[in-house]
Amino acid sequence: MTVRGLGKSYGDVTAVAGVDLAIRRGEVFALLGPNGAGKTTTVEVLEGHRRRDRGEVSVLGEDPGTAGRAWRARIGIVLQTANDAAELTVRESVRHYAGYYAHPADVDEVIERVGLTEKAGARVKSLSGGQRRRLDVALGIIGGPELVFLDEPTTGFDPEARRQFWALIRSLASTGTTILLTTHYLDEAEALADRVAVIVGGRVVAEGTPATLGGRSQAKATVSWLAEEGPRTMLTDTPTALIAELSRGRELPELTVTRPSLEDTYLELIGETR
Ligand SMILES: Nc1ncnc2c1ncn2[C@@H]1O[C@H](COP(=O)(O)OP(=O)(O)OP(=O)(O)O)[C@@H](O)[C@H]1O
Repeated sequence: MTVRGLGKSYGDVTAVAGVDLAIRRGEVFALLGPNGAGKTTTVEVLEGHRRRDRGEVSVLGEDPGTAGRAWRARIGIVLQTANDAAELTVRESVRHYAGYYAHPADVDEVIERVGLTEKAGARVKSLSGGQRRRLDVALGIIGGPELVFLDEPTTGFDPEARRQFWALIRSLASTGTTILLTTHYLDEAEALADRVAVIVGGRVVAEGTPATLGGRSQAKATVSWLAEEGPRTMLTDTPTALIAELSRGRELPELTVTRPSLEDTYLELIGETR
């Protein structure tokens, strides 16, 4: 998937102001950015749901603005479940969506894959929030897509449900499905994404692996410990040498060595560019 110089305005509001992206097949790619940064608009253009004003876009080899049904069947969009399906059971709901595709995956296999086998006969309205999002994924992948779009997939999840959902996304990725994810959770991007891009004010301000984004892997380490005179903190490029020198074989009480978290790096990036 390649995006070059993508631009989109709504009246006077410039939502996307020249976005470039290159996402490889089989990659899990996360779009990060503050509210109103232009993530949803970008994703909607890639999904073929919104017209762009300018730029070149190629998704699975086609322009989403003009691609037809065959192309649409190759992508999966995980939407929030529509409420009107609440009376259907999980299986009925997945079967209904399968009917939209010429070559859908097996309904029960997909239900198994998202971990809802025990709930297959339950009505959609009886599912918990986390289970509903699993159903949303089932509906998004029933067509056997090569590329899946996930918009803020774990908002409102409890920590355990998030971990379980991450495992589901990883298993999807392990089958070679390309995944484009938007999220506000930096730990989610770190856990799932091969690469991330940070969008601020409609532009990509940084791109890279979660480990190296914004020079993170080269950032100085913070060494903290409790000295006799009180808590001490030092920034250093060589924490091992510093600790060896400080401790001289003694224990340093409350010693910690930290590097900027992805969240620290992200907050710095969006702060700088505003
Ligand atoms: N349909 C629309 N009509 C008018 N303005 C819009 C429309 N959709 C988005 N915008 C504006 O475009 C800008 C980018 O919005 P967008 O939804 O793409 O951002 P986002 O990064 O997805 O934000 P969030 O994290 O809050 O979902 C915002 O200023 C928003 O108010």
